[in-house]
Amino acid sequence: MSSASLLPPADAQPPVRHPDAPAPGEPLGAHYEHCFGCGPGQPHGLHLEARAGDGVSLTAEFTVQPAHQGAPGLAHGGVLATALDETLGSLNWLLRTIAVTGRLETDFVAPVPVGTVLHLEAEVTAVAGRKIYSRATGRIGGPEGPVAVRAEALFIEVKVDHFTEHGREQEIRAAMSDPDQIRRSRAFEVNP
Ligand SMILES: CCCCC/C=C\C/C=C\C/C=C\C/C=C\CCCC(=O)SCCNC(=O)CCNC(=O)[C@H](O)C(C)(C)COP(=O)(O)OP(=O)(O)OC[C@H]1O[C@@H](n2cnc3c(N)ncnc32)[C@H](O)[C@@H]1OP(=O)(O)O
Repeated sequence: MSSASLLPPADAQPPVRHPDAPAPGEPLGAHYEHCFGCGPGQPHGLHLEARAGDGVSLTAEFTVQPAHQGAPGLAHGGVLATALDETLGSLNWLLRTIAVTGRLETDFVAPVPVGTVLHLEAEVTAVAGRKIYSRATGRIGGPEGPVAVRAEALFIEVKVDHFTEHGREQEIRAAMSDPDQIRRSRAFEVNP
């Protein structure tokens, strides 16, 4: 049961896939080297890998590592919420919109053991002005396996200034000179 602020208003529109969005099946890659969700430069990060789907949808995979435990042998709930947040946030690349998580509601349906591959799927359901409504599901035992986690979210579109004003100078500078052109464009040119 989601809260009222996650229900799109009556004037919400269906999401529009950007014409330059990666083709279905194409990996999205990391948007930032040091992102805890997807960055290759975070030894204990999730290293989540997302692929574009049809429309404004995607799939992603995350393997639960020993560093991600809460209870012995089980994934920490906050880490699972991070996987959902990262998956949902990646949808914005298909819209070519810069947005941040405003609200994330998570249902933890079944425990997720260390070593498990979490198979995620997510879609944007509606857009209303700066507000982007989305939902995601994480399954275990295979892409068609039982649901372990579910989330609904509201992302809010922001200008790139959100990051340059609030982020730390040294990381911003490093990200701006990232030799990976796709990462640079995902961080800085998504909404030119
Ligand atoms: C230089 C380096 C750049 C690096 C850039 C990197 C990446 C960018 C590109 C691509 C990203 C790709 C993949 C990303 C994948 C995963 C990342 C995970 C995402 C995150 O992990 S991101 C971190 C956590 N996130 C935050 O750090 C947000 C902190 N927060 C704020 O910065 C403000 O809070 C903000 C901006 C959200 C809103 O502030 P604001 O002043 O702009 O707008 P305002 O408050 O007016 O809200 C406008 C309308 O949204 C409604 N609304 C707002 N908040 C709501 C809530 N919580 N619940 C229900 N409704 C809400 C209002 O009710 C109003 O609705 P209405 O228009 O109907 O009145």
